[in-house]
Amino acid sequence: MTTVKTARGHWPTALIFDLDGTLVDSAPDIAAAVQRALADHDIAIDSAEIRDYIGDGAARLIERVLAARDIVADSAALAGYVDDFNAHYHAAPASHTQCYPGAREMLAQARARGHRLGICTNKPQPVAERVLAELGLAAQIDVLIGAGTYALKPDPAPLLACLSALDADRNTTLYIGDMAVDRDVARAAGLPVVLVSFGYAHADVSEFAPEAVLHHWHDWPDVCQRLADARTAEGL
Ligand SMILES: O=C(O)COP(=O)(O)O
Ligand SMILES: [Mg+2]
Repeated sequence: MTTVKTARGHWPTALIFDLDGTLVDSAPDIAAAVQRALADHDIAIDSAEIRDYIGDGAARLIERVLAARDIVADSAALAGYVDDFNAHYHAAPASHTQCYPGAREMLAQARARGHRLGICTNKPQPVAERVLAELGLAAQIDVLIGAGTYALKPDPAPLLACLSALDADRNTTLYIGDMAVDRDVARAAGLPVVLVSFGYAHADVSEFAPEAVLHHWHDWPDVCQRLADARTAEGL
Protein backbone atom coordinates (compact mmCIF):
# COMPACT_ATOMS: atom_id res chain seq x y z
CA MET A 1 0.00 0.00 0.00
CA THR A 2 1.28 3.38 -0.94
CA THR A 3 0.15 6.79 0.13
CA VAL A 4 0.90 9.30 -2.52
CA LYS A 5 1.55 12.96 -1.90
CA THR A 6 -0.71 14.96 -4.20
CA ALA A 7 -1.08 18.68 -4.64
CA ARG A 8 -3.62 18.74 -1.80
CA GLY A 9 -2.01 16.28 0.61
CA HIS A 10 -1.78 12.55 1.09
CA TRP A 11 -4.17 10.36 -0.87
CA PRO A 12 -5.89 8.02 -0.17
CA THR A 13 -6.31 8.16 3.59
CA ALA A 14 -9.02 5.50 3.84
CA LEU A 15 -9.85 2.38 1.86
CA ILE A 16 -13.21 0.61 1.78
CA PHE A 17 -13.33 -2.88 0.30
CA ASP A 18 -16.00 -5.19 -0.95
CA LEU A 19 -15.48 -8.67 0.55
CA ASP A 20 -16.56 -11.58 -1.71
CA GLY A 21 -14.61 -11.68 -4.94
CA THR A 22 -12.38 -8.78 -3.86
CA LEU A 23 -10.50 -9.66 -0.66
CA VAL A 24 -11.61 -13.29 -0.36
CA ASP A 25 -12.59 -16.12 -2.67
CA SER A 26 -15.62 -17.30 -0.71
CA ALA A 27 -17.43 -19.07 -3.55
CA PRO A 28 -16.66 -22.63 -2.35
CA ASP A 29 -18.30 -22.09 1.05
CA ILE A 30 -21.22 -20.13 -0.42
CA ALA A 31 -21.75 -22.94 -2.93
CA ALA A 32 -21.62 -25.60 -0.23
CA ALA A 33 -24.22 -23.74 1.84
CA VAL A 34 -26.54 -23.33 -1.16
CA GLN A 35 -26.17 -27.02 -1.98
CA ARG A 36 -26.99 -28.04 1.59
CA ALA A 37 -29.99 -25.69 1.79
CA LEU A 38 -31.47 -26.85 -1.50
CA ALA A 39 -30.63 -30.54 -1.08
CA ASP A 40 -33.22 -30.51 1.72
CA HIS A 41 -35.73 -29.70 -1.06
CA ASP A 42 -34.29 -32.18 -3.58
CA ILE A 43 -32.81 -29.40 -5.73
CA ALA A 44 -29.32 -30.23 -6.99
CA ILE A 45 -26.89 -27.60 -8.23
CA ASP A 46 -23.32 -27.58 -9.43
CA SER A 47 -20.93 -25.42 -7.40
CA ALA A 48 -19.49 -23.78 -10.55
CA GLU A 49 -22.94 -22.45 -11.45
CA ILE A 50 -23.38 -20.85 -8.03
CA ARG A 51 -20.28 -18.70 -8.57
CA ASP A 52 -22.18 -16.92 -11.36
CA TYR A 53 -24.93 -15.83 -8.98
CA ILE A 54 -22.88 -14.25 -6.15
CA GLY A 55 -22.74 -10.53 -5.55
CA ASP A 56 -26.20 -9.15 -4.84
CA GLY A 57 -26.97 -10.79 -1.52
CA ALA A 58 -28.42 -14.12 -0.41
CA ALA A 59 -31.99 -13.60 -1.66
CA ARG A 60 -30.91 -12.75 -5.21
CA LEU A 61 -28.51 -15.71 -5.15
CA ILE A 62 -31.28 -18.17 -4.26
CA GLU A 63 -33.71 -16.51 -6.69
CA ARG A 64 -31.21 -16.98 -9.53
CA VAL A 65 -30.70 -20.64 -8.66
CA LEU A 66 -34.45 -21.26 -8.66
CA ALA A 67 -35.06 -19.22 -11.83
CA ALA A 68 -32.46 -21.28 -13.70
CA ARG A 69 -34.59 -24.34 -12.84
CA ASP A 70 -37.94 -22.70 -13.63
CA ILE A 71 -38.90 -23.08 -9.98
CA VAL A 72 -41.39 -20.46 -8.88
CA ALA A 73 -41.22 -19.70 -5.16
CA ASP A 74 -43.56 -17.31 -3.38
CA SER A 75 -41.98 -14.85 -0.96
CA ALA A 76 -42.54 -17.09 2.07
CA ALA A 77 -40.90 -20.08 0.36
CA LEU A 78 -38.01 -17.90 -0.82
CA ALA A 79 -37.53 -16.53 2.69
CA GLY A 80 -37.39 -20.12 3.96
CA TYR A 81 -34.71 -21.07 1.43
CA VAL A 82 -32.71 -17.95 2.33
CA ASP A 83 -32.96 -18.69 6.06
CA ASP A 84 -31.76 -22.26 5.41
CA PHE A 85 -28.88 -20.98 3.29
CA ASN A 86 -27.84 -18.45 5.95
CA ALA A 87 -27.95 -21.11 8.67
CA HIS A 88 -25.77 -23.50 6.67
CA TYR A 89 -23.38 -20.71 5.68
CA HIS A 90 -23.09 -19.39 9.22
CA ALA A 91 -22.28 -22.92 10.42
CA ALA A 92 -19.34 -23.27 8.01
CA PRO A 93 -18.34 -19.80 6.78
CA ALA A 94 -14.68 -20.35 6.01
CA SER A 95 -13.91 -24.03 5.52
CA HIS A 96 -12.51 -23.38 2.03
CA THR A 97 -12.55 -19.57 1.80
CA GLN A 98 -9.16 -17.98 1.18
CA CYS A 99 -7.74 -14.50 0.80
CA TYR A 100 -6.78 -13.68 -2.77
CA PRO A 101 -3.00 -13.69 -3.24
CA GLY A 102 -1.44 -10.54 -1.84
CA ALA A 103 -4.64 -9.28 -0.16
CA ARG A 104 -3.51 -10.12 3.37
CA GLU A 105 -0.15 -8.41 2.85
CA MET A 106 -1.80 -5.35 1.30
CA LEU A 107 -4.08 -4.95 4.35
CA ALA A 108 -1.16 -5.31 6.76
CA GLN A 109 0.86 -2.70 4.88
CA ALA A 110 -2.09 -0.33 4.71
CA ARG A 111 -2.62 -0.57 8.47
CA ALA A 112 1.07 -0.11 9.14
CA ARG A 113 0.89 3.14 7.18
CA GLY A 114 -2.02 4.35 9.26
CA HIS A 115 -4.85 4.05 6.76
CA ARG A 116 -8.38 3.58 8.01
CA LEU A 117 -9.77 0.35 6.53
CA GLY A 118 -13.40 -0.58 6.02
CA ILE A 119 -15.42 -3.35 4.41
CA CYS A 120 -18.84 -2.83 2.84
CA THR A 121 -20.39 -6.15 1.80
CA ASN A 122 -23.77 -7.54 0.82
CA LYS A 123 -22.92 -10.62 2.89
CA PRO A 124 -24.99 -10.78 6.12
CA GLN A 125 -23.17 -9.01 8.96
CA PRO A 126 -22.85 -12.05 11.28
CA VAL A 127 -21.44 -14.25 8.51
CA ALA A 128 -19.06 -11.52 7.34
CA GLU A 129 -17.80 -11.15 10.92
CA ARG A 130 -17.19 -14.89 11.16
CA VAL A 131 -15.34 -15.01 7.83
CA LEU A 132 -13.01 -12.20 8.91
CA ALA A 133 -12.44 -13.82 12.30
CA GLU A 134 -11.71 -17.26 10.84
CA LEU A 135 -9.28 -15.83 8.29
CA GLY A 136 -7.53 -13.78 10.99
CA LEU A 137 -8.46 -10.48 9.32
CA ALA A 138 -10.82 -9.00 11.91
CA ALA A 139 -8.10 -6.99 13.68
CA GLN A 140 -7.04 -5.40 10.39
CA ILE A 141 -10.43 -3.86 9.67
CA ASP A 142 -11.67 -0.74 11.47
CA VAL A 143 -15.29 -0.90 10.28
CA LEU A 144 -17.33 -3.75 8.79
CA ILE A 145 -20.76 -2.99 7.33
CA GLY A 146 -22.59 -6.12 6.20
CA ALA A 147 -26.18 -6.76 5.19
CA GLY A 148 -28.87 -6.46 7.84
CA THR A 149 -29.13 -2.81 8.88
CA TYR A 150 -29.07 -0.86 5.62
CA ALA A 151 -30.39 -1.46 2.12
CA LEU A 152 -28.11 -3.63 0.01
CA LYS A 153 -25.57 -2.19 -2.43
CA PRO A 154 -25.98 -0.49 -4.91
CA ASP A 155 -28.02 1.63 -2.50
CA PRO A 156 -25.36 4.03 -1.16
CA ALA A 157 -26.57 3.78 2.47
CA PRO A 158 -24.18 1.01 3.62
CA LEU A 159 -21.17 2.61 1.94
CA LEU A 160 -22.01 6.04 3.38
CA ALA A 161 -22.44 4.43 6.81
CA CYS A 162 -19.02 2.82 6.47
CA LEU A 163 -17.48 6.14 5.41
CA SER A 164 -19.05 7.89 8.37
CA ALA A 165 -18.02 5.20 10.88
CA LEU A 166 -14.46 5.46 9.58
CA ASP A 167 -14.67 9.23 10.06
CA ALA A 168 -13.34 9.40 6.50
CA ASP A 169 -13.72 12.01 3.78
CA ARG A 170 -15.12 10.88 0.44
CA ASN A 171 -12.50 13.02 -1.34
CA THR A 172 -9.67 10.96 0.14
CA THR A 173 -11.34 7.53 0.27
CA LEU A 174 -11.22 4.86 -2.38
CA TYR A 175 -13.68 1.98 -2.79
CA ILE A 176 -12.49 -1.34 -4.23
CA GLY A 177 -14.84 -4.06 -5.52
CA ASP A 178 -15.31 -6.73 -8.15
CA MET A 179 -18.67 -6.18 -9.84
CA ALA A 180 -20.92 -3.65 -11.56
CA VAL A 181 -22.82 -3.29 -8.28
CA ASP A 182 -19.59 -2.02 -6.71
CA ARG A 183 -19.12 0.58 -9.43
CA ASP A 184 -22.77 1.61 -8.96
CA VAL A 185 -22.58 1.97 -5.17
CA ALA A 186 -19.35 3.95 -5.40
CA ARG A 187 -20.86 6.34 -7.96
CA ALA A 188 -23.98 6.72 -5.83
CA ALA A 189 -21.87 7.56 -2.77
CA GLY A 190 -19.52 9.85 -4.70
CA LEU A 191 -16.37 7.74 -4.27
CA PRO A 192 -13.80 6.75 -6.90
CA VAL A 193 -13.75 3.01 -7.52
CA VAL A 194 -11.16 0.40 -8.43
CA LEU A 195 -12.44 -2.95 -9.73
CA VAL A 196 -10.45 -6.16 -9.43
CA SER A 197 -10.40 -8.41 -12.47
CA PHE A 198 -10.19 -11.72 -10.54
CA GLY A 199 -13.61 -11.67 -8.81
CA TYR A 200 -17.11 -12.81 -9.78
CA ALA A 201 -18.06 -10.27 -12.46
CA HIS A 202 -17.86 -12.70 -15.40
CA ALA A 203 -17.20 -9.72 -17.62
CA ASP A 204 -14.28 -7.52 -18.50
CA VAL A 205 -14.59 -5.12 -15.56
CA SER A 206 -13.01 -2.31 -17.58
CA GLU A 207 -16.38 -2.16 -19.38
CA PHE A 208 -17.83 -0.82 -16.13
CA ALA A 209 -15.55 2.24 -16.46
CA PRO A 210 -13.93 2.21 -13.01
CA GLU A 211 -11.14 4.67 -12.22
CA ALA A 212 -8.73 1.71 -12.44
CA VAL A 213 -8.63 -2.08 -12.84
CA LEU A 214 -6.49 -4.18 -10.49
CA HIS A 215 -5.29 -7.55 -11.80
CA HIS A 216 -3.36 -8.65 -8.73
CA TRP A 217 -3.04 -7.24 -5.20
CA HIS A 218 0.72 -7.06 -5.71
CA ASP A 219 0.02 -4.32 -8.29
CA TRP A 220 -1.75 -2.15 -5.71
CA PRO A 221 1.08 0.40 -5.14
CA ASP A 222 1.37 1.02 -8.90
CA VAL A 223 -2.37 1.39 -9.38
CA CYS A 224 -2.53 3.80 -6.45
CA GLN A 225 0.34 5.85 -7.85
CA ARG A 226 -1.35 6.11 -11.26
CA LEU A 227 -4.61 7.24 -9.66
CA ALA A 228 -2.80 9.84 -7.57
CA ASP A 229 -0.93 11.12 -10.64
CA ALA A 230 -4.23 11.46 -12.48
CA ARG A 231 -5.73 13.40 -9.57
CA THR A 232 -2.74 15.72 -9.51
CA ALA A 233 -3.03 16.26 -13.26
CA GLU A 234 -6.68 17.20 -12.76
CA GLY A 235 -5.68 19.63 -10.00
CA LEU A 236 -7.48 17.63 -7.30
O1 LIG B 1 -22.79 -12.05 -0.54
C1 LIG B 1 -22.92 -11.47 -1.64
O2 LIG B 1 -23.89 -11.62 -2.39
C2 LIG B 1 -21.84 -10.54 -2.10
O3 LIG B 1 -20.97 -10.11 -1.12
P1 LIG B 1 -19.98 -8.89 -1.51
O4 LIG B 1 -20.82 -7.66 -1.44
O5 LIG B 1 -18.93 -8.97 -0.42
O6 LIG B 1 -19.42 -9.17 -2.86
MG1 LIG C 1 -18.03 -8.80 -4.44
